[in-house]
Amino acid sequence: MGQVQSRLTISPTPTKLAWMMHLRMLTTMHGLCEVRQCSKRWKNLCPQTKNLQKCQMSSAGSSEMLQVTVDDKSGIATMTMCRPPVNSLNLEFLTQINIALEKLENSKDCSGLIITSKIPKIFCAGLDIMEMYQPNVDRLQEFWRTLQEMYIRLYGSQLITAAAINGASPAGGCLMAMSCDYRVMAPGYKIGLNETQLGIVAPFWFQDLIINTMGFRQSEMALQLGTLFTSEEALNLGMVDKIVPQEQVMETAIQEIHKWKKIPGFARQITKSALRKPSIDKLHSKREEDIANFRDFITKDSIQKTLGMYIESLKKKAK
Ligand SMILES: CC/C=C\C/C=C\CCC/C=C/CC(=O)SCCNC(=O)CCNC(=O)[C@H](O)C(C)(C)COP(=O)(O)OP(=O)(O)OC[C@H]1O[C@@H](n2cnc3c(N)ncnc32)[C@H](O)[C@@H]1OP(=O)(O)O
Repeated sequence: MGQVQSRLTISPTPTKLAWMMHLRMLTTMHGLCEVRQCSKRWKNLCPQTKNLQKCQMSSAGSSEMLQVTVDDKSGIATMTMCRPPVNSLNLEFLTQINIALEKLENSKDCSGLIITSKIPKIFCAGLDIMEMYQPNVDRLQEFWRTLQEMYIRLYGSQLITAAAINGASPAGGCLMAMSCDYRVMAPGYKIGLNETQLGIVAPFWFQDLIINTMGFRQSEMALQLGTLFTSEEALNLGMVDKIVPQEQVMETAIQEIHKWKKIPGFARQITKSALRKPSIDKLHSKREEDIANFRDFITKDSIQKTLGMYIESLKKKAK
C-alpha cells in the first residue's frame, strides 16, 4: 500500500507555462542550450535503462555539476551536487537543480529523493556570492527568482525528501537541507543561516523555514546572531534529525526514506502539503516584491562594500 502513491503532477497551468518560458529565456540569455538537450536526453534515457537509471546534466563548459540517479527497485532518486570548489549555488546550477526537481516530481518511478554532495567536507556553501557582487541587475533578478523556484519545488515536493549532509552547510545550503523532510548529518561540520554575519539579511521565507523547522525562540536568536551550529548543536535544536558517521550518512538517508514509504503515500502527501502550503503560498503572493527587495538591498553601495570585504576575507582564508 505504501508503494502506491499518487502524486500531484505539474499540469499545463499558467505557472507551468511561465516556468517553461523562464527556462527558455534563461537558455537564450546564458547559453544553457546543453541543459535543454540534457533534460531531453534524460527523458530518452530513463525508460531504456534496466535497474539503475542515471542522468547526468551538465551546462555549457562544466560537466556533471549535478548527477541524478534513480534506483529502479526502490524508486529513490539521489541528486549529487558536484560544483567545485564548494557547491555554491549560481544561476546555472540552480536552474539545473530545478529542472531535475521537475523531472523527478513528474516521474512515476520516483517516490523519494536524497540530496547530497560529492565534494569532500562540503554539502553546499550557499549562494554563490559572486552572483551578488557587482551584479548585472537582470541576471541578479533571475538568480533570485530561480532560488525562489528551488525552494518552492523542494519544500513543496510530493516526494519523500532527505538531505544527506556530508559537509558544511551554511546559508543557502542550510535552506536546501531544511526544505527536505529529513536531515541526516555527519559530525564535525557547521550548518545554519549565517546571513547577518555577512552583513546581509535572510529574507522572510528563509526565516519562515527555520521557524517551521525549530521553533520561534531558537530561530530568532539563530537568525539575529547568524549562528553556524555544529552538527551536534543542530541536532539538539531540531535543525537536523540524526547524526551518523560520515560513511553512514547515505545509507541512513535511504533507510529513513524506506521507513517513510511505509506510510500511505496519499495521506502523507496531503499532510505535508497542509503543513507547508501556507509558507509556500506566502512566497507566491509576494514573489515580485521579494525580488525587488532583494535587488534594491543587494545593489546598495554599503552592501556591495560589505560583500566585497567578505569575498576578500574568504580569498585570504583560502590562501
Ligand atoms: C531587506 C531585505 C530584503 C531582501 C533580502 C535581501 C538579501 C539577501 C539575502 C541573501 C541570502 C543569502 C544566502 C546565502 O547563501 S549567502 C552565502 C553564504 N555562504 C557563506 O557564507 C559560505 C562561505 N564559505 C565558507 O564558509 C567556506 O568556504 C566553506 C565552509 C563553505 C568551505 O570552507 P573551505 O575552507 O573548505 O573552503 P574555502 O577555502 O573557504 O573556499 C574555497 C573557495 O571557494 C570560494 N567560496 C566559498 N564560499 C563561496 C560562496 N558562497 N560563493 C562563492 N565562492 C565561495 C572561496 O572564496 C574560495 O575561493 P578561491 O579563493 O579558492 O578562489
